[in-house]
Amino acid sequence: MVSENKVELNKGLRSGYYDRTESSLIVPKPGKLLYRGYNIDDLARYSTFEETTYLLLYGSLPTRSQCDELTSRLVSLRSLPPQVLETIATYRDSHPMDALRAAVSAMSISDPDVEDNSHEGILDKGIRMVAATPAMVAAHHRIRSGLDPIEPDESLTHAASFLHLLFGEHPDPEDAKLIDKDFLLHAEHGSNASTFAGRVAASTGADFYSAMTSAVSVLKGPKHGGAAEAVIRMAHDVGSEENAEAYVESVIGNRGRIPGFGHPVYQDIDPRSVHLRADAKALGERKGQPKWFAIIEAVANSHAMRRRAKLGINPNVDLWSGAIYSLLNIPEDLFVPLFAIGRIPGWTLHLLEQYASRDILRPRLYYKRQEGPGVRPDGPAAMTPSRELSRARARPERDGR
Ligand SMILES: CC(=O)SCCNC(=O)CCNC(=O)[C@H](O)C(C)(C)COP(=O)(O)OP(=O)(O)OC[C@H]1O[C@@H](n2cnc3c(N)ncnc32)[C@H](O)[C@@H]1OP(=O)(O)O
Ligand SMILES: O=C([O-])CC(=O)C(=O)O
Repeated sequence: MVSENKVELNKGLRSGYYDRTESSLIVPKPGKLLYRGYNIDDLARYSTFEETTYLLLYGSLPTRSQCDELTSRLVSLRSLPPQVLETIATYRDSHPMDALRAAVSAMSISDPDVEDNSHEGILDKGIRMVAATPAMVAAHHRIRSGLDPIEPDESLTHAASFLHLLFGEHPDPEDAKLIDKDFLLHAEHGSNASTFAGRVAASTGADFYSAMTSAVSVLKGPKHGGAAEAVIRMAHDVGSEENAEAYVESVIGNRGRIPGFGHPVYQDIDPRSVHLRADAKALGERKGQPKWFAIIEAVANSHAMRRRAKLGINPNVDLWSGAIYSLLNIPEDLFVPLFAIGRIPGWTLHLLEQYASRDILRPRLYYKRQEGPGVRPDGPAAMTPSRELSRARARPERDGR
């Protein structure tokens, strides 16, 4: 809490809890993450994206037949409705995240029950969205590259299908496994900025597509989902391990931020980054391209970042995912959309919780300006309310409640 004129400000809404959740537990230090009671380390090692989606949506890990059933539903919903494909084509020259935002919104056109915010209704819509987003991202990339979107192959897993839809070839199973784990590690993370945005929309009773579109929009920012893209751009700028120290010093000297470090909740290493670091290292070696790993590792080992690590500024989930995507030849501007594909189950779970709540999310802002003379009943005669109001209308609004 920050005190301003004796008013306690909860700056950035960072302290306290606004509700209860059964989604995930995030322990700031030592960094630990549980999805619905399951440690992310176990899920990363032994689970799959499909299984983890079931866990997030239904609250327990599935039996074999439950997982098969969800998987077949996801497979059957992979093809995009024509209106969504048309929307994507109109966004051909836009950032893939803009196209994804529009495509997510356009999914409402083919839903006869847009306003159905019941538990079952949101589950159905969420599953539909999980299934469709990889095809949206892949279709936009193919259209902007002058290629036709391709039909999904029903035999492939969610992650393998994404790579197939993107590149038009069946992926190396090892590559597909890495993307599967990457999606799983991005699937859920409490009330982060994009999830909160989705929850705010849901709290007003707006429909699922409006809430999902809000979440996707907010993920785009470089302080949130956009960091993986920024990391790889930084790696290009650094160029070689030897330059890392000077590069970090110059950014920090200008009070800049090194992307992929720091987190609104963790005061320790983000547990997801441990898995992604190991994957980025192994993948670089397997592909004969250890360069990205070496550069990013040199940034993390620079004096300035080691000093920050002592203050709780550590690698986050975005530090290594960009290196993995680059090594898999995924274009940089698809990094945030990949994060979004992974996060759909988590967003859906939070929307389920929010629609079940009666509370509208409506935090207040402290109004900083003094009361104007025109609105004081005892104000000078010259400052009648109507005069003051017409002056105020001529001024742009600055603060609000
Ligand atoms: C999936 C996700 O959304 S994870 C986050 C992804 N985002 C990034 O990786 C972008 C880079 N990181 C950041 O911008 C920030 O660390 C955030 C936004 C993630 C978290 O911010 P906060 O917890 O509010 O930290 P805050 O901004 O208060 O920083 C406190 C101090 O830590 C230091 N610091 C925090 N992050 C960094 C960083 N990435 N690089 C260098 N120094 C940093 C700064 O010295 C800062 O002090 P200053 O404001 O006087 O310069
Ligand atoms: O939790 C946050 O603030 C950021 C986020 O989405 C994540 O780390 O996955």
